[in-house]
Amino acid sequence: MQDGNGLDHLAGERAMAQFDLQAMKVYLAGGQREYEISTKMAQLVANDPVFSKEDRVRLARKDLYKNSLRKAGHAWKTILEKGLSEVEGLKLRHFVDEPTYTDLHWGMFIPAIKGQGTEEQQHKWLPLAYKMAIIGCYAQTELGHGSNVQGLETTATFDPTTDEFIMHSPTVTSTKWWPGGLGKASTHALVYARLITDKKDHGIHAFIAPIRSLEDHTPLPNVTVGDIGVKFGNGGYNTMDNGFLRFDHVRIPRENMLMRLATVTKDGKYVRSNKPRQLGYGAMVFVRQGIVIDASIYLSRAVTIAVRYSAVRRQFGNKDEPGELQVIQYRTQQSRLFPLLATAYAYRAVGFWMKSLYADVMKRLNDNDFSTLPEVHACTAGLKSITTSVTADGIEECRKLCGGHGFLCASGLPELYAAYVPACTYEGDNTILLLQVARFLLKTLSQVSKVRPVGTAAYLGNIKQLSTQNCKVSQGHDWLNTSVLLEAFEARSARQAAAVALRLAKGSGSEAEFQENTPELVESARAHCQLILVSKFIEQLQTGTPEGIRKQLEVLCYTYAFSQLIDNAGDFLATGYVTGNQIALAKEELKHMFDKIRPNAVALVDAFDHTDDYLGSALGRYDGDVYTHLYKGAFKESLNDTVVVDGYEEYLKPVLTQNLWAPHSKL
Ligand SMILES: CCCCCCCCCCCCCCCCCCCCCCC/C=C/C(=O)SCCNC(=O)CCNC(=O)[C@H](O)C(C)(C)COP(=O)(O)OP(=O)(O)OC[C@H]1O[C@@H](n2cnc3c(N)ncnc32)[C@H](O)[C@@H]1OP(=O)(O)O
Ligand SMILES: Cc1cc2nc3c(=O)[nH]c(=O)nc-3n(C[C@H](O)[C@H](O)[C@H](O)COP(=O)(O)OP(=O)(O)OC[C@H]3O[C@@H](n4cnc5c(N)ncnc54)[C@H](O)[C@@H]3O)c2cc1C
Repeated sequence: MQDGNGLDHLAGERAMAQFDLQAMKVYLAGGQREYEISTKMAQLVANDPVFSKEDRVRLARKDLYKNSLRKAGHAWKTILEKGLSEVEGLKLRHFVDEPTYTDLHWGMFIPAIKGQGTEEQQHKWLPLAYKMAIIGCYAQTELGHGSNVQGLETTATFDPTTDEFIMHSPTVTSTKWWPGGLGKASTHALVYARLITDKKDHGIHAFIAPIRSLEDHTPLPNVTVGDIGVKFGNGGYNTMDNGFLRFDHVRIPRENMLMRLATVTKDGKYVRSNKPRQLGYGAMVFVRQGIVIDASIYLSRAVTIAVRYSAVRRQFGNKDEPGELQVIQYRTQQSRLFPLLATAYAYRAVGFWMKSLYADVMKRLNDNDFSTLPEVHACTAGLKSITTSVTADGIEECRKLCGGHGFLCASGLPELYAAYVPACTYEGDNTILLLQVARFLLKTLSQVSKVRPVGTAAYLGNIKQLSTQNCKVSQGHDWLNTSVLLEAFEARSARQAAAVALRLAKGSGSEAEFQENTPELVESARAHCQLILVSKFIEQLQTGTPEGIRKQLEVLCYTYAFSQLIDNAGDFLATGYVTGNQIALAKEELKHMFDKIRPNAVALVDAFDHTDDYLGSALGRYDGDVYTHLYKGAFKESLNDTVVVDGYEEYLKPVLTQNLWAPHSKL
């Protein structure tokens, strides 16, 4: 079958690129070794029929879940048989591309034991977990409480007569609800429960509770457990068995309480360690930092599909050029698409930085240095919030950028959205997390005269200067200076934070007043996070990016910063730091950036190096052969299994032949 468009267009697009594609691929992968591992694992998954994604959106839940179990089992077998390293295993999981119970086992159960278990406990549990002789989940959230961890109701009451804890779910709302892997796969749950000794409530602590038999996988006595039901979208997050769990006075040994932060002795004495209790939230910090780089990956997938398709798709034309125009030529398409492309690059850069931030805090914690924990918490919480919200909206925007065909599951975009959108809620609702950032900013500002802020909050040390000096841009190219841009983001953030802090300081300090100001607090937290994103992208650029890609990264960095400036123009203007004219100049500069991106757009998404198998999209195919594959794809639709549809005899034929309605009709 002939396709008049696709093949030629993408070849022509690629010929226009003005940068070293290979160097960009290596940069985005995080280095040569990572690039090679990534390529190897992508091929391994694409060539193994067990990992096929075909039909995922058409499978009924039971089949979808069973298939996901099959893939996870096969992945684990492959890892063992091929002796894959941890990095290779992680990459393999990445390309298999389905949320499943192993994510929670490796991503939360194990990190929580590492962070909160004593050495003895780690020796007991980790070897079992590493060889997957037990499967664990992270059972924190309950029906009644998710965000408010201190409000959890499950109890763990110590019984000194038997040296056991009695795990109990006293109310309906205390039912554990949501934990991934809990529903059907896990044998053990890391349960967050209220510790009670001698009738005293010591608040929330973590316990390892066996929930299913290691013999036959049946629930243990007095444990009620199952899957919570079908979730949003076809495929998507439905490969995961998010579960419910109730305990009816279930006894577990005292040693099953993770005791690095607090201990219960045999005679029932509660002893707190001198470590901050926030370390109990360590697994969440670990996952939140990883979510930022994941955001880049998800967004880059959607953007790859939308950019390639926009280069293939033609609509209308103009009298100056023969034929119809590629939709990527339209300024409106560019102004919606290119900032998202730049955002995916920005999040990659910031994700790399977050990795090092996390490694640094872990090193410090091992040396009992807790000084950077509040800042790291604010960074991970805030950036998790911003990047997931923008990415979820960005995927949806890419779907719209693909017009009608974006709405078909064959585009890959509906499933991508369904799989991604819960990231705005899990690991902390995005608004709740921004409020955490706001509290951090308020605290930092309240101490600014005594304690010099450090790290990402260091700019607040210059609050006086940032509050008084205004933007000096007088011509468009004045904006092409990273210091000028940075100062604009710093001034806007500092002023927004100071304004709300001042309002609160003038008040009575009541909770009601705090609540009244939460919209502004959230806005100031967002401003602070946008500053971090812009500044870390700039920082990455300035620290040794290879020559062959620096120029393109600069263009993307300016595109990202200008689009943030323009999207948030209201805030920038309200602080008084910039004028309307300066915003207008930035808008013009942004258009110049679009012109620079345009010839490189397809190559810039090629650099993400997503295989066709991984993208799973007829619109985003590497060869651009969109229409042939959309057409072929329709024949895989189960409704087309027969030429005459099942149901014709019972329901269609009577309508067509009985003509019951016509005699009385006035039509
Ligand atoms: C198919 C393939 C198969 C392959 C098979 C083989 C596999 C091999 C390898 C595979 C590997 C896979 C690995 C995958 C990797 C990872 C994947 C992860 C997957 C992610 C899935 C996600 C699932 C979702 C999980 C969850 O959602 S878990 C539940 C999360 N819940 C929340 O986030 C709750 C949000 N609420 C809170 O965080 C808190 O309650 C609160 C912060 C809002 C309030 O807390 P609290 O009331 O206690 O506190 P205060 O407000 O009083 O604050 C007290 C002070 O503490 C500070 N604080 C708060 N939080 C933290 C923190 N986290 N760290 C540090 N400090 C913190 C506050 O700032 C306060 O400080 P102050 O006193 O100075 O003001
Ligand atoms: C797909 C998925 C997987 C999950 N996996 C796990 C898991 O493995 N383990 C686990 O323990 N949990 C898991 N969760 C649960 C998840 O962590 C919680 O849903 C999340 O933390 C949000 O809590 P919530 O549901 O209680 O929301 P709520 O807090 O009830 O939020 C509802 C609304 O109220 C607002 N709100 C609440 N409190 C405030 C406030 N103080 N100020 C202003 N606004 C407020 C929120 O912003 C939101 O708009 C998962 C959830 C999902 C969707």
